[in-house]
Amino acid sequence: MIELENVGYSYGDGALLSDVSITLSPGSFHFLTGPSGAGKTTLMKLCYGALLPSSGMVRAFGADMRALSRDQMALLRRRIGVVHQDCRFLDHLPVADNVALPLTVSGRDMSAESGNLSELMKWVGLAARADALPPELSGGERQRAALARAVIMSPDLVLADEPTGNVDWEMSQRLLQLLVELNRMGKTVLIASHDLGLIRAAKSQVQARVLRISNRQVQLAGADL
Ligand SMILES: Nc1ncnc2c1ncn2[C@@H]1O[C@H](COP(=O)(O)OP(=O)(O)OP(=O)(O)O)[C@@H](O)[C@H]1O
Repeated sequence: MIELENVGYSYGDGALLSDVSITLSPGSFHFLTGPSGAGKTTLMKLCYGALLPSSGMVRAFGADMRALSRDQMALLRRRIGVVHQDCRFLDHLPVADNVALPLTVSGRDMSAESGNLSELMKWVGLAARADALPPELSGGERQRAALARAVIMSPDLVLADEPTGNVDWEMSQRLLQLLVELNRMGKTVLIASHDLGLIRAAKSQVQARVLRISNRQVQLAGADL
């Protein structure tokens, strides 16, 4: 589904990632961990084409990302749902409209999609908050709205960057549960997190692999994590 082959990345002054080779197979569940600043967000951006590698190759759904036209990249991105670390809502739009934004932008018939939208709002437990504005939401509500928006186009792959940052343990378990459910529906999931408690909790629910960034490289962590 996503393959990184000997990928290197630099923002300009020295390599941040070097010789990274990983594969996210269809239906897999991965965590990406490592210290702050190690390059987790950067690696995620490489997975969805927001950044192109400085060296090596990123293949998404069989296509070399560098060889894609703008339109092809846009089509490919619809197959990838991203939960950004900072959620990024349009604060003047109600939550349901923010969640529906990928549908609106891609020109879908909203009257045909309204059933899906309300199902999704229910699934993340935000049906009663549909008309609220993003600044009125709690941290956990924001993260659940961001997850709903990431999956509204039914992507094959879900990338979640610190989806449980700034929420308590109970809410992080709830968010984890939603991500596990998505994986059980067949979606490939990659979660960037430095929350080892969350990773351990996930391992009792799903066959999760843990990738760790250290010294510019990415390695599969052992079972001892
Ligand atoms: N656009 C950018 N231009 C220059 N440097 C950047 C840019 N984005 C990130 N960096 C730097 O690259 C390094 C890795 O950043 P990144 O956000 O990928 O790390 P991270 O592991 O996700 O960190 P955190 O856990 O704190 O979110 C950091 O030193 C950061 O300052």
